[in-house]
Amino acid sequence: MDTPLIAFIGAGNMAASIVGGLLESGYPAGRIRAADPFEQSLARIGELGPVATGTDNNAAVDGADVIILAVKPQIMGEVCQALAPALAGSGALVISIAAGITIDSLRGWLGQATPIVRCMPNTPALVGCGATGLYATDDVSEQQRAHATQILEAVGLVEWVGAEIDLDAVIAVSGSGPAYFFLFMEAMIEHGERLGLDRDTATRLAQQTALGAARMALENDVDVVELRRRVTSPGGTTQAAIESFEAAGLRRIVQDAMQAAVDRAAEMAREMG
Ligand SMILES: NC(=O)C1=CN([C@@H]2O[C@H](COP(=O)(O)OP(=O)(O)OC[C@H]3O[C@@H](n4cnc5c(N)ncnc54)[C@H](O)[C@@H]3O)[C@@H](O)[C@H]2O)C=CC1
Ligand SMILES: O=C(O)[C@@H]1CCC=N1
Repeated sequence: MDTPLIAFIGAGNMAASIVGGLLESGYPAGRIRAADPFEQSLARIGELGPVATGTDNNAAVDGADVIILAVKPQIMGEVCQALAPALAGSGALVISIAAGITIDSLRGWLGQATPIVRCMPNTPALVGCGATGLYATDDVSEQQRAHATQILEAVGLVEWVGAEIDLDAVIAVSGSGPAYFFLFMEAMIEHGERLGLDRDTATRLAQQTALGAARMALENDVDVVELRRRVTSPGGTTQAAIESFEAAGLRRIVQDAMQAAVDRAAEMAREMG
């Protein structure tokens, strides 16, 4: 695999996790740059390895093969417009990780001829267990797609989607998904306490159970329906709990929550376009 020169614009949490993953996977620090107006963000990136850091976005993208836009959605327009002259005609790949910023908006700010990969990572990238959905415009070359895969794979699983709209589904499943599991764990821990466990014990049991269930789902070639069936002894405690969930409409609750995430993604695209 070749080593494109990568420039991160915005060096916050997501950028730091990707830089950390790249360095851990053996990517040369000399092929990575990061720009951010906040010295604190740059210092944290600097602690990960000898990456070139600075406060000048234009200097960071000069000669770069891949530019990763890792600023908050609200300032993306301003940041892109300021970068447009430096990127014009460069052919460099632009990867945006911002939620709710469409390719149309990015092209409006950067120029119609910009090859763009829009992606939706998630925060488990911070621990190398991310899940990222990616979509490429038609003018992104095979080599550039391979670069995007290589970069995001440094922090976890990568799944390409065939249409930009699919990224809204990715947001609903994996982008926002970690928070659903955290909420579920929060509820389990709270009630574990009410049932008489101390908070630390309830927390450790819930954490390990989430990890164990995720690993079984990943490592078994049987699907989650069958895995659930195997825990559920007929007439036993799990059956009682599952019937309670179903009677309370858990599937509808999940469906409504995911639809709310999709609706909000569409709304954000309108607000920030
Ligand atoms: N946190 C999450 O769960 C996920 C976040 N994202 C996206 O990742 C992007 C970054 O999010 P985080 O890393 O969580 O945010 P963050 O706030 O940690 O990082 C953003 C960085 O941008 C810097 N910045 C501000 N103005 C700048 C400018 N003019 N030029 C260059 N850098 C500038 C800030 O100093 C900060 O270090 C966002 O667009 C967000 O939508 C995507 C998927 C999941
Ligand atoms: O909540 C959000 O808007 C972002 C996108 C996915 C995760 N965090």
